[in-house]
Amino acid sequence: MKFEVLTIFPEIIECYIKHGVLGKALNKGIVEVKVYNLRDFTSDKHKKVDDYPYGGGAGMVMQIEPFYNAIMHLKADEKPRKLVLLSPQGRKFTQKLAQKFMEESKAMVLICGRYEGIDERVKAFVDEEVSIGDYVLSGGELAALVIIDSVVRLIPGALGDELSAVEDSFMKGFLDYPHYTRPEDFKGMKVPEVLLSGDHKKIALWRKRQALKNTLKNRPDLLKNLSPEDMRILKELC
Ligand SMILES: N#Cc1c(-c2ccc3ccn(Cc4ccccn4)c3c2)n[nH]c1N
Repeated sequence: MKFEVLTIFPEIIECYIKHGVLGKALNKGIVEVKVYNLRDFTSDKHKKVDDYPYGGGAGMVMQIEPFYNAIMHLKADEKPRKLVLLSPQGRKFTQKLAQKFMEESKAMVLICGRYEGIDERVKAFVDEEVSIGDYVLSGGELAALVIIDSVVRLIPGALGDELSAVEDSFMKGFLDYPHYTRPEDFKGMKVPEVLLSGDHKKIALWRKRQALKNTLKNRPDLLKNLSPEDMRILKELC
């Protein structure tokens, strides 16, 4: 899968993608990430990318021309790609949308603005407008990295098998269970006995109860379409 990122801060993307799961996926050739500096698609000597908003108001707005020139440059190879604009006004990004992107797109262009946003006319050239959450960031780059990271984790072969279950439980509609590792006793804080028991059935049930308990406490909105068994466990918790 190929990601092309348009930004005025390429170093934000370039620094992050070298590490962790993404770094490994890049080295395996499962993923390719190309970053384009929007300033390279300007036509003035100062490489200007923003201007004052029509109608007045605080802050600056990013001009359409660099985005247009960059998008036309990418489209010149006539290969299919999904163009995604990161924006506070976008549709909510979820694990389900990450799965959809992974399944449907061989290449994605992630368009990152800054300042108070970008000229509305850029949206005529994109396929999706996406937001990663109900809070205001300073630009689209962190959101682009969230999307790249979550989509790459879903690509077969990108993760070791032991990690893929994490996304699976989330997809089933509840949060993850608690994790513990050595030492067994840290300043009197002990690992739950059941995890030391070796009884895999008991451990699985404990983990499911804990996952449902955490979900009930922090994200009750996720508790939909539970299996009858999960519903039974949940009722015990209430
Ligand atoms: N995805 C996502 C985002 C963003 C986001 C994305 C792109 C830009 C380009 C500029 N800004 C700053 C800004 C500040 C104030 C009002 C408008 N825009 C962005 C913010 N904020 N929160 C999210 N979940």
